[in-house]
Amino acid sequence: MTDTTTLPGAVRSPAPRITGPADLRGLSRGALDELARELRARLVEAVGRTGGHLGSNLGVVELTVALHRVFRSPHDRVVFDTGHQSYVHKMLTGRADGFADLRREGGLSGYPSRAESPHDLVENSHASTALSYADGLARAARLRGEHDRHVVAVVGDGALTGGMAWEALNNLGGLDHPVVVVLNDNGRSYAPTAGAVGRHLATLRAGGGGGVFAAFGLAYLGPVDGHDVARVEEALAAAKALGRPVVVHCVTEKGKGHPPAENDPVDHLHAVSAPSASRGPGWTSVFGRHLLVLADRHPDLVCLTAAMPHPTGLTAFAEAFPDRVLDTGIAEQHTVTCAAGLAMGGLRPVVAVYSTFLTRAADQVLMDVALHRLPVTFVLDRAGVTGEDGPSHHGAWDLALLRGVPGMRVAAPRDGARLRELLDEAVADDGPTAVRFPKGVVGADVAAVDRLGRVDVLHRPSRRDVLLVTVGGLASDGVAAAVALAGEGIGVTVCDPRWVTPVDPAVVALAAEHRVVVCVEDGVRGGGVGEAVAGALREAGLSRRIRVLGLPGDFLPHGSRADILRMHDLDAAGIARTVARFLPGWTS
Ligand SMILES: Cc1ncc(C[n+]2csc(CCOP(=O)(O)OP(=O)(O)O)c2C)c(N)n1
Ligand SMILES: CC(=O)[C@@H](O)[C@H](O)COP(=O)(O)O
Ligand SMILES: [Mg+2]
Repeated sequence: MTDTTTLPGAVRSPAPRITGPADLRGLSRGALDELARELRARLVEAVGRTGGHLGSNLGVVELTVALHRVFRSPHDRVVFDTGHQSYVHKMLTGRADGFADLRREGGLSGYPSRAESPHDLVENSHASTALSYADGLARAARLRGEHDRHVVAVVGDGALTGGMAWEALNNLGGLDHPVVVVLNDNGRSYAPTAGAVGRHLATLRAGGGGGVFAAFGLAYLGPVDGHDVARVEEALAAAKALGRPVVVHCVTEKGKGHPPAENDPVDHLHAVSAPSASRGPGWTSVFGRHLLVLADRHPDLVCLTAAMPHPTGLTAFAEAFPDRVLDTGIAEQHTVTCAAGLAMGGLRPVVAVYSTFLTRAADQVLMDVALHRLPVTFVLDRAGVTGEDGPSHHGAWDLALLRGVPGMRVAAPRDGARLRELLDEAVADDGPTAVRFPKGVVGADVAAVDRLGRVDVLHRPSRRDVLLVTVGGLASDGVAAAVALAGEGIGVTVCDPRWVTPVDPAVVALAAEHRVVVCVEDGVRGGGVGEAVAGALREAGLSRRIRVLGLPGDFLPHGSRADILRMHDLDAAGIARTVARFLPGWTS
């Protein structure tokens, strides 16, 4: 074993070939320091090209090296909470070469992936789950007589603000199975970690003993300098020997070793975009700007976020109205029911959340907001295919989830003008509403040629062969498809319901004028808008063939949003192909 470190495919100084954790165990202190430098250089270089989670991974370099020197993955189970900080783990488990294609179609996932490695267990990128997995894994090892198998959960301070983490701690306390909780405490989610958890950890960092963890019956080791491999190794080895649940409190810095990240005031470069990412006004910025208009119009309007004020567009609102915004931590269930309380108290809450994270608060939406018919507006960013973040980040289920919520009205704006218009209508509504829009740049406004009730007609040829119902931002592709089909003699009327569920009677009236109906939505086909339209036609006694174009009821891998939409015929060409094939007796 040479006494220097080379990651496979390295373009920098030589280093040992790290093909797996075993290669770490013979390294000297000097070689470990060089390896840490090499890992950081690779993170900055690779993530700078592909985009991804930079700050979080820079903060766990030494912690991950130490972890893989003390524990024997994959025999010992290592779970990363949220998983966005698993790049170093991937580099140390033989995948350093793959970072050229990180988060690209067919390339490395930005989260653990069971298909990539036996070292990877949890693929879900939703926070605060690791301790629950660890509880289950430890009990399974015990029941299976696997007494030499250790379970390690790497949990961020932000993830510890999620309710699930405390449900798990309630079960881990008093357990006599070997569970090592590596608390990666960098004091931040995106922003500094909100609430009592953040404050409590600050006292522990100052040397305040085991605190709540000890009170719950877990052993506590720390605080430990999370950037000192030797110190972390020492603590992990002691924790491993304890044989019962123990928290190793590692104090780290998000973005460590890369000044642009260390000094970034917003979120220490938590996630960075690829240089190739499209530029231009995004949906989020249109929302964030219009929120200021709404704030003046509705003095009772307040905003809530689950630890994501900046990514969800609340920054300007929070600066202008600091006492009208609440960052609950990564606690969507609490966020939603707190919003219900705010509404019961006479205010008008706007809950700004990524579509994919709303599923965590499904019961709260249904039984705390809708049951009481409260005026809460859910603004669902990253709805539909998100792209590079992969299967647990696509906002594919919000339309299907909300369609079944009694009294919930769901809007899907097709462009910036409609986003502003629909936000106005949603916030003015005295019942629960949701406004959903995708990730990325918002396209040019798509003008209507007519409006029937609340439904916009975007294209209306003389022939009435097909009614094409487009949901949200897919409208422009729908119009492009209709124009292309006109050239083949097919008359396609395009309508944008704006309020997509419940189904507007004007959609049924339009369907009655056409031979067939096609519905296009950036969400799962089953149970979404298309199904709602089919049900509305049936209830109206209108027998029309209907084809629903949407996402398959499956977990979609990572890739670019445009590529994934194209793959599922949700671009103009795919829509045109689908419509032409669906028209009875038509052979193009
Ligand atoms: C349920 C849920 N809500 C929100 C997010 C978005 N999110 C991803 S990472 C993150 C911050 C995590 O902070 P922490 O656990 O401290 O990890 P760090 O990035 O600091 O290492 C958030 C809010 C998520 N992944 N899951
Ligand atoms: C891990 C996590 O959930 C977030 O960091 C998410 O990856 C950010 O997504 P955007 O980059 O679309 O804001
Ligand atoms: Mg953190």
